[in-house]
Amino acid sequence: MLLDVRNLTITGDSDHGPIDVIDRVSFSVAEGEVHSLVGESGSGKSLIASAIMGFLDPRWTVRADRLWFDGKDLLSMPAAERRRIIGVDIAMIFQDPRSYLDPNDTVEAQLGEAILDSDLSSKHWWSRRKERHKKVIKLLHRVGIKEHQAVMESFPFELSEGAAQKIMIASAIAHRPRLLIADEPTTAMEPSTRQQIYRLLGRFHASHKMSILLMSQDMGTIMPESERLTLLYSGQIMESGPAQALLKEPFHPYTEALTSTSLYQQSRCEPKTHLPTLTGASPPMQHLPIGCRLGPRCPNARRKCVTTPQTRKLRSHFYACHYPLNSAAKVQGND
Ligand SMILES: Nc1ncnc2c1ncn2[C@@H]1O[C@H](COP(=O)(O)OP(=O)(O)OP(=O)(O)O)[C@@H](O)[C@H]1O
Repeated sequence: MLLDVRNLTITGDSDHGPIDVIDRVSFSVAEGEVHSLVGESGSGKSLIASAIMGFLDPRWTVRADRLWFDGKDLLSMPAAERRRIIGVDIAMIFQDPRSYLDPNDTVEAQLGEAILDSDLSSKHWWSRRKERHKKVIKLLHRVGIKEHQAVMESFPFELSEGAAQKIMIASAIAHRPRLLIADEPTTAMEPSTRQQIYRLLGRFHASHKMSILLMSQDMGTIMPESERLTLLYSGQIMESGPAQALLKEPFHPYTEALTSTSLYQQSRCEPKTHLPTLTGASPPMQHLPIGCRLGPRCPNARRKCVTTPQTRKLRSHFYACHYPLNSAAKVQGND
């Protein structure tokens, strides 16, 4: 496994004492795989991404049985080695690219910085400068920007949101990372821009075998290349498995609700079909329910749901529910 996360727990402070906002989350990303982590706003996707990247500020406590990248433990390795892995092998793109690009530097300066010295073959500084300039142009072409001159001279605030996201992707792929973490990279984008960005990521995934961990708020905005899906609710994993199987036959009521309400599914339904939706909103960190955190919103919840369900495995499909939907899972779930 390229990324192996086992029982990741992220604890924050509240007026009522410490709270495990992320509660024993496990998932993995294989080499060359696209894995989508789907959960409503506030489910903890950004906290998980930041914990992997080592970006969380010290008021959060991160514990895990495993937080491994390529067999190496990110939590216990020396800071310098972690920085090297984050700088070279793992890259991240964010929801609002303009706020992560440096407002005071041109695109050329920022992309030039993203190119590693070790990727330049020229010896002298003047020829290295030329080589870097050529590499920036090549990077822009690779992310589909043909008008390279105008864009290179631009500052981030002069770019459209789609163009800014392409620059962020160009910067992330400059040193060919093995894993790209994409935290809701197309939220708030027009559907046509979203498709362009996903096509771009899909191309890099296919041509460089780059693994992608994509964070998304709903099933309607996951990459079509997603091989595995993990459903996260209020810091707990509800279900995880091969995308096709999980979409066809979800075991968890949360997956069913998110799947049915996605635009993709709706477009395939007969008019006036009943869609299972979840009423209410996910709870704030200070008011997390005990047991299965979905309980208060779950259409299938019963008394037993105040205890946390064990994670069960059926083939390569994992789910945490006392009352799963699928008949094979039901047999297993009867504890
Ligand atoms: N800086 C912070 N201070 C206090 N609480 C925070 C902070 N960042 C996150 N949280 C809390 O942690 C929980 C998870 O938040 P997180 O931002 O990781 O969710 P998310 O799934 O990424 O949401 P979104 O899709 O809206 O970005 C939420 O309850 C949120 O209120």
